[in-house]
Amino acid sequence: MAEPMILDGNDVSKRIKDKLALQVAALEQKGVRPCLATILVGDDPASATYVRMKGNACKRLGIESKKIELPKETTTKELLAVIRELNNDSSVHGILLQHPVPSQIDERAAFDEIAIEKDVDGVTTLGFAQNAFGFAHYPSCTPAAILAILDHYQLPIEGKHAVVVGRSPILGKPVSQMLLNRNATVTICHSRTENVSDFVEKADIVVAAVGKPNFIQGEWIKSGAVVLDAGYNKGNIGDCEYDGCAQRASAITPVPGGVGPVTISMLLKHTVEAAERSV
Ligand SMILES: Nc1nc(=O)c2c([nH]1)NC[C@@H]1CN(c3ccc(C(=O)N[C@@H](CCC(=O)O)C(=O)O)cc3)C=[N+]21
Repeated sequence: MAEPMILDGNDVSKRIKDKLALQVAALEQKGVRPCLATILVGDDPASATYVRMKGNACKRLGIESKKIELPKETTTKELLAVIRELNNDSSVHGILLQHPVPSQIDERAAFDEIAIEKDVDGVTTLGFAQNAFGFAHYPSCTPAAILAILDHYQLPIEGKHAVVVGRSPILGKPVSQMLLNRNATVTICHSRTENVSDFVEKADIVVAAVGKPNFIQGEWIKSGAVVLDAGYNKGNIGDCEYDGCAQRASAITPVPGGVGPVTISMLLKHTVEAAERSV
């Protein structure tokens, strides 16, 4: 097999941000500065790093970032109160609650407290349902990034067999729905699936959203398949065994430099769009 096309997330991300800079400038003319509130509960260092990256990306584009850090003992009730306050703050256009939250918190209740017009991360039940129907303003960011990469490289989706490995509420499930809405035939594999490789072997498009380093083996990949690795394991290791998968794939996202940077750009894009809708 020839060398695969490397799907360059840094490049896709840069193009998205270049467009956004113009939108931010236009908003400034109207006296509006987009603002994203990020909420980090607890002191998980990896989560803190991601939230910091999101804040920095905002600043570079002229988007305000309002950082809220809460102690790891925070109760659901306290977190809901913080979210409600942000919902009522007209200077805030988007709210991101970093997942995962400590186990004593009802994460679903917290996500669902976010006002739909500020749910730029696509985590609410309503946002999820809108995404399933195909008319969400703000689909969740990693799924949106995966679709943006496929579209940027004009990789066909319609009629293709997409196998999504993982079914989490902000990644595997919503990306499955988005691929289905684009007329892919979608198979979802998960932790209880017997013989995951039997399914991956049939895939034209593989989306890895498992959270296990190097889980998807090169031998599982059908020759010419497109591989999107949304894994973000410790040490910047993806869910796909890269070298093996790259030998068979026609196109593949690296980790780092693939889905991750585009995820952040999607968050910025949704925040700018939320600010635009607020005027
Ligand atoms: N409510 C919520 N929404 C999220 O979107 C969300 C979340 N919670 N929790 C955690 C995951 C993870 N995530 C990443 C975003 C960017 C990179 C990223 O840009 N990674 C760089 C490398 C990062 C580095 O250099 O350390 C890359 O892949 O090139 C990775 C992971 C968003 N998440």
